[in-house]
Amino acid sequence: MALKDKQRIVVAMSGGVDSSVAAALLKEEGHEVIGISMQVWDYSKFTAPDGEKFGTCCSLDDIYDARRVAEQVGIPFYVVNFEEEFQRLVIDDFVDEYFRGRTPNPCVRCNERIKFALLLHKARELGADYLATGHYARIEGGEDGRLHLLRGLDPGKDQSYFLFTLTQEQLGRILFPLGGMTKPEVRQLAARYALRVAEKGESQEICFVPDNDYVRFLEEERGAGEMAGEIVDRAGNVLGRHEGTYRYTVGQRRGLGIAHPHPLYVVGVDAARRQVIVGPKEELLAAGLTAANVTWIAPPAAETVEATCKIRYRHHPVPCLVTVREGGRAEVRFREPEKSVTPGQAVVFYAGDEVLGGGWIEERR
Ligand SMILES: Nc1ncnc2c1ncn2[C@@H]1O[C@H](COP(=O)(O)OP(=O)(O)OP(=O)(O)O)[C@@H](O)[C@H]1O
Repeated sequence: MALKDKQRIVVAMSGGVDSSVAAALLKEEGHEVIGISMQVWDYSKFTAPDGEKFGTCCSLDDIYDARRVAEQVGIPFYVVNFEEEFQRLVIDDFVDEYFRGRTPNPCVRCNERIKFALLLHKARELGADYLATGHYARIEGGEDGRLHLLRGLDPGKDQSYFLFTLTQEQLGRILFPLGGMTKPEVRQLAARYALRVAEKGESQEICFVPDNDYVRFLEEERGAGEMAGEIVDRAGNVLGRHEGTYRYTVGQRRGLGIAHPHPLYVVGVDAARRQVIVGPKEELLAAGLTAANVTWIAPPAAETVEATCKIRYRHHPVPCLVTVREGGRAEVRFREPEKSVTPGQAVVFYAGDEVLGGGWIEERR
């Protein structure tokens, strides 16, 4: 990192290894570091399948860990309560999207609407020059005078996909101290600093669904039963019934409960008709997609540009042509047909290691 002078930096501390190491590194570099944890979700609302309350575990334990790490590192520590905002801006969107027949990405929403909006604002109120997080991504200044967002150096941990909504103004206020490191290096540093969280495991996929059972989460939020309906093929033949469209995601094979000579996959979800559409593997392939709410970190120089794109987080970027349309829309054409284009997921455009921009998948083409 190339910060010359001593800066005031707020570190977003989740209680995990990554943000703990980020805080320790910045402190060691001599900056004035302040730790903040966001309380975004109250697990005591959550009932486990056996009726047990999750109670004191998870989010409160994480905040406890963050506080103890802050003490260890020797920095002041605060907790901000964003529960109401997180419910409104992340969870309600997550639930709505599933009930619209789409598969949402709450981590992008949280970055866009909570971490790099409300928390960044809070950091500014505290007089901080920067907000640092433990994300694996890099920000670099270019010769064009703009800031560029690059993949994290560790290909297994790169989180740039979740950050495509960042603006120039936000990028100028953010630090990703771990962007140039690998996870094993970060773990070694945690051990060297003797951080109490050095051995802590990876965080779960969706922070507000502690047992990863998102179906049960949705049903607790909105109730079950209403979205039940038919399982059909593309020709409209009824092959079976399902208990709720939100239980299905494009590309899914399990849980269909249909006896059929060939494996069947979910190829579409029509929430208005309460139908889950299934077909053989070939029907998963799409030549392209349309995207809405597209934003650019590196604005394209022409109406159509070559890029690679990721259509979900765990996707290897594939070559494509992106055509910019009016109203923040874009059309994407893959060089080779691509499997499981899923409405509601983010499509993120890259040039090599650089994030050009991204948007939200509307439909396959
Ligand atoms: N509840 C929280 N309060 C403050 N900051 C948070 C919180 N949750 C996540 N962050 C910040 O966002 C970053 C990325 O979050 P993510 O949930 O992907 O965690 P992670 O990659 O497992 O990192 P960590 O090991 O720090 O938990 C974290 O490193 C941290 O800086």
